Amino acid sequence: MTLVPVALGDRSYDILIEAGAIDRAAALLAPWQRGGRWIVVTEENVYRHQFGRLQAALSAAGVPIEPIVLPPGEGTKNWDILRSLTERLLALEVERSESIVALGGGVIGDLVGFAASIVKRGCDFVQIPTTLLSQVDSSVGGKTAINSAHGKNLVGAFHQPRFVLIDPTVLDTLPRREVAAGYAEVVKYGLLGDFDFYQWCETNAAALLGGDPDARAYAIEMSVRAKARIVAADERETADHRALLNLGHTFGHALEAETGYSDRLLHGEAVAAGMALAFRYSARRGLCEAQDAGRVAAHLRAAGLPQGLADAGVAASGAVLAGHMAHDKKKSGGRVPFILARGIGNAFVDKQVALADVADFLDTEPR
Ligand SMILES: NC(=O)c1ccc[n+]([C@@H]2O[C@H](COP(=O)([O-])OP(=O)(O)OC[C@H]3O[C@@H](n4cnc5c(N)ncnc54)[C@H](O)[C@@H]3O)[C@@H](O)[C@H]2O)c1
Ligand SMILES: O=C(O)C(=O)C[C@@H](O)[C@H](O)[C@H](O)COP(=O)(O)O
Ligand SMILES: [Zn+2]
Repeated sequence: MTLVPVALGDRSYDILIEAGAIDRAAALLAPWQRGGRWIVVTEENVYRHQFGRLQAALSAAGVPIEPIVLPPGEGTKNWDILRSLTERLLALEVERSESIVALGGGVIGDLVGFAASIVKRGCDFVQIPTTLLSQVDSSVGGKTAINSAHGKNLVGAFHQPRFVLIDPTVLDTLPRREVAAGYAEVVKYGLLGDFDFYQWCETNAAALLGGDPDARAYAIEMSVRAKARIVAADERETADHRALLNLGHTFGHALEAETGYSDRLLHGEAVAAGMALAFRYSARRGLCEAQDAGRVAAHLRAAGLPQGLADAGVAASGAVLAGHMAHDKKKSGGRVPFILARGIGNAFVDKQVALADVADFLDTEPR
């Protein structure tokens, strides 16, 4: 068992990583058991593949479960489902101290975390992430949100979970495409600040994508440790530090908007293309070597991930994509900061980027 602390004063919590942890959930979650029951929010695919394991573990301890099963997919992060979920939680007379369980990928974690942040002005919740992406990224750090007609994650709150239980064995039922999408956020940690880890990713990508337990456990632990460090240093993204976790996301969110938040392009896939674009744009600006940009693109392509607009299936013009970027929530003083790179493992926040220049650059990219 590995415990990674997220140091946030009175909002501190642990991330537990252990193969088979879900089967011991009754004991592991016991400190957060308050209401004499567990409200477990999940979605249909996770219900089919993994809910039974959690149910078996929790009911063996004699604590009843109140399941709430939502539709799967990015479209679930919307106002209508948020409203019905909050009404359902209120109908169940959820108490603030009664930790709601978010069992699922980033969609469930973001939605349930946001619902928990507003119901009764803030209820406790715990995360049991079931995708690689949610295990390495979204379950940690307390960013919660739904999407708006204006863009990705534009309505949300910072609301930290009380505990994160990561069981890598739940990934055994995850489709290969989803594993690759999660891998994009793993590579992100190397690209933004850890060249050695980036090299480890290049060497071990095939093993990790193939489900090798050792590679998987190492990637999860390294990712979670990196994220916990960054979040502890800059919880609310006010110090140009947490913003580094947005590497590839300003481009990526525009691609997601353009593809309608559909399974045409998964979040991790959009981030992969976005990171390759961020490196190519950095090279065009003379900030990093073109060779680095090429190396990143080749790595992502070999992992089965898109590395540009053509792979992402996006034909929109630079101006249209820049129009999406203008809604980025990091925008300040009319400028959208971009996470660019001086090299692999050396990302930084550039607040002087002109969107028109990004649009010009995107127009040079193959469609
Ligand atoms: N809050 C954050 O810090 C943060 C970080 C990264 C991403 N995100 C958000 O996370 C979301 C993407 O998360 P995701 O990639 O986990 O997507 P997801 O939650 O949609 O899950 C991906 C797919 O896998 C299925 N699934 C989940 N677990 C499974 C399992 N164990 N076995 C079989 N199928 C399973 C789901 O039904 C879905 O079809 C995006 O909305 C993104 O914006 C948030
Ligand atoms: O935790 C963070 O901070 C991140 O930026 C992680 C990202 O992978 C994630 O997609 C996040 O939701 C993007 O943040 P947003 O503030 O741009 O919505
Ligand atoms: Zn992301």
